Amino acid sequence: MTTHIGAAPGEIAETVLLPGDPLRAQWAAETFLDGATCVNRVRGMLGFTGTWRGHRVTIHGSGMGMPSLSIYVNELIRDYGARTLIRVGSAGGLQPHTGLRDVILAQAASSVSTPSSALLRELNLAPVADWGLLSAAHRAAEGRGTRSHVGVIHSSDTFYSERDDHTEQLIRHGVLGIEMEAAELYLLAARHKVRALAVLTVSDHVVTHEALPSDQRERSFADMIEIALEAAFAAP
Ligand SMILES: O=P(O)(O)O[C@H]1O[C@H](CO)[C@@H](O)[C@H]1O
Ligand SMILES: O=c1cc[nH]c(=O)[nH]1
Repeated sequence: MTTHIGAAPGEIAETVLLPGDPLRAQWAAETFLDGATCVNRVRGMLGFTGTWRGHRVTIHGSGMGMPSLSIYVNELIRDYGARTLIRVGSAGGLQPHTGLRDVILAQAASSVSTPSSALLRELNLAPVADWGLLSAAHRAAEGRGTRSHVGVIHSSDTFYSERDDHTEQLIRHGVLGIEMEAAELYLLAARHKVRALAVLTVSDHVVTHEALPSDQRERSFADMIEIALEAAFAAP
């Protein structure tokens, strides 16, 4: 048991999928895992452990934003021994070709700052995905015929940004989408020498303002979950 996770020792798997939304964690566990049991309810941040094709998996909410994700990922790695962490989140599309429901495999994640910025100070480390997970996720997406894009995303501290100049530069530099957690996940994974990836589904488009409703963001991103599971257990 940690400050924010009520699971007993051994109740968290080495492979953890991390949706921001705890109710997406519940839906994904009930839909894709066999024998899923709830292992955390502290603060309503639900976590479930079960098996997928015989492999133990935990699906645990991370909350919204990098400070929240940082709490859960630190405890999952340091106290529960998580070794493969895959964010499964929604993202705003930025490019004309990143349409609603497309999957983005985040090769790297830019940011203005993350919780690690206080530690890194003037160092501007590039937060990058684990190559094995990224390439396996790409193969899985291709195999399923999912419209997917591999490239850079942006992890923001704000959902309601008023910095249109930032958005313009992100689009100009080919950034595929915007979300709020991956950059810190990648930095924590590098620091603790574990594997991380963010698999995202485009839930809205920053330029066209098309958007999926919240119930679909919670319960309908099946491709993203299955791509993450296939990548986690793909042969190296
Ligand atoms: O759908 P999730 O995984 O929560 O991800 C995105 O959605 C939230 C904002 O609505 C932020 O957490 C953002 O990163
Ligand atoms: O952070 C996010 C997530 C989804 N859509 C956005 O526009 N931003």
